[in-house]
Amino acid sequence: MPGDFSSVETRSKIVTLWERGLSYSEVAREVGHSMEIFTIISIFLTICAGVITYFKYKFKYFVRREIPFIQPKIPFGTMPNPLNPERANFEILCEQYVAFKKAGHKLGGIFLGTRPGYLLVDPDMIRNVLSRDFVHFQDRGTYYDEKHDPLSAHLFSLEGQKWRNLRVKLTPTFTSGKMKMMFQTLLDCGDQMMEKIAELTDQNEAIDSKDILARFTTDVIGSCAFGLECNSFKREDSEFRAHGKQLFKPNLSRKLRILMIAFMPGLSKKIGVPIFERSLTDFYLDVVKGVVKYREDNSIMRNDFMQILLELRNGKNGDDEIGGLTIEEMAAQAFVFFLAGFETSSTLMNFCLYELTQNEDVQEKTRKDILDTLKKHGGKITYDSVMEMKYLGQVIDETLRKYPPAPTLLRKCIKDYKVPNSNIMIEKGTRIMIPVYGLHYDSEFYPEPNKFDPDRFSDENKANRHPFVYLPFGEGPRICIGLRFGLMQSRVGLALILKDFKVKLNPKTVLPLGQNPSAFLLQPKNDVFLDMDKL
Ligand code: HEM
Repeated sequence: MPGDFSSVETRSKIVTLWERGLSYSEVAREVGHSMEIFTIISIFLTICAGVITYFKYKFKYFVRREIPFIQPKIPFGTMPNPLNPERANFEILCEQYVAFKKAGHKLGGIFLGTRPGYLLVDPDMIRNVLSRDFVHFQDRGTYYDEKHDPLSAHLFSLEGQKWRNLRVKLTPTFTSGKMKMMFQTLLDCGDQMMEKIAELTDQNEAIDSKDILARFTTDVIGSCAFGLECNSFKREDSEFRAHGKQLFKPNLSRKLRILMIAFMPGLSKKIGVPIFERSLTDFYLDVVKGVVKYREDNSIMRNDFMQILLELRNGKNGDDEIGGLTIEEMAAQAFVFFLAGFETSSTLMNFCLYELTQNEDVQEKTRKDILDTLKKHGGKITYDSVMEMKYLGQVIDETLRKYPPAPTLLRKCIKDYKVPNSNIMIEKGTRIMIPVYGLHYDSEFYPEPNKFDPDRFSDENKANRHPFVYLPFGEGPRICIGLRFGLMQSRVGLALILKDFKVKLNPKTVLPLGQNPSAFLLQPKNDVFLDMDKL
């Protein structure tokens, strides 16, 4: 304690100070000061010891249950440092998948910070979690906060009955009939992309592949989900493109918020920590409010997602356990369609074009498939013609194998679950991770996994593989709701480019492409630049 004169050290220090001629108050201040520092250091060391003991206790979770696990480290467990990751999380999970598999385990323990989780290895076990025993694993466990951050309460994050009700209501949005209705919008956006490509090739400029493709998907989803013409090609400073880019470029403050959410989800919800910056969410909320008002005031109907959301808002679609959607709930769904829809599909097309530059024979075969199919349809790109392009479909499937935009699937156990044929009990609240990337690169299922080989997806080869070792869209009742739409827009984008242009890699591209370790989705570290030669 400051001012405690009973210890020998303090008394001898006082004597020394006196001898140096310091006054009473100066001596007292000196002694008090050093004691304060001592006290602070003691408290600090006690807290550190407490924290270390807490981590050590938590990290014994799997030891207590005699379940194999990856050795965790303080403070992030078996995950990389989210503020400055050297490697992407999915790459680490892939290594852990290999390690568990080699040791003959069907699943193994990992730690998300101090929280224990299971990494699934066995495809049958994956099928159980995603599909057969789904009632135990219905939620993803991703953070959302309806009260303070209404846009976070979307289909991807919602849980329990709320998710079920909304999923049932939104499913009819993505039928092939609805896709066909939106097809013309897609073609219009495609025409603008082709005009831009023609302009750049006329000027002999290298094409920033991801940028062009992301403008195309921004226009498509912006138009279908928000009912707006985003004009990403005509206006370099398109607000939709700029905000879309920002969504996928986390700054330090977002990373810190995500860290806080990961470690203290309860407190974060209580004090209202948002994932995305308020300015970003306000932008999308305002857009939806504006569009709804405009359509209602002018009695406008369009063939798009927004129209379906409007019908849900007015309670037209159903028996209504959740009632009609509020404007915030509508905005959250439009937002997630945009968030989940534009980056995934443009990333897929970007990787696909890159692979086609590296495999010219595959590029030629894909073009032949496109041109032959178009010939049968009077040269027209229609819903039916693009869906008929079989080899193009295989090329897309193989791209999604090598580069699954969402390389890890997440589930949360919501009801204690006994793993069949074992004495492992997965407790309610435990997180489950499915290493999609690890499965897609497992040579047992995909020999020579680094080779780009669309023949892996011939009908025969597909039928001979376990259905749960290919999961680019997830599986089970929580499978990607936009699967058809994502595939449709990717087929259109690729068919438009490949029917008219031969694509080659521009030397500006830095190889190997690498992986961006801090990206939310699987993304290359380096940009892909293309030369396109008119055919
Ligand atoms: C190539 C394109 C796409 C890929 C690779 C992709 C991938 C995925 C994956 C892996 C999931 C998680 C599935 C699971 O946990 O089992 C998912 C969920 C979801 N996706 Fe997609 N997606 C794509 C396009 C789209 C599009 C275009 C939309 C909307 C227009 C969309 C909307 C959603 C939504 C709302 C969910 C959450 C579904 C739920 O929890 O009920 N996705 N997507």
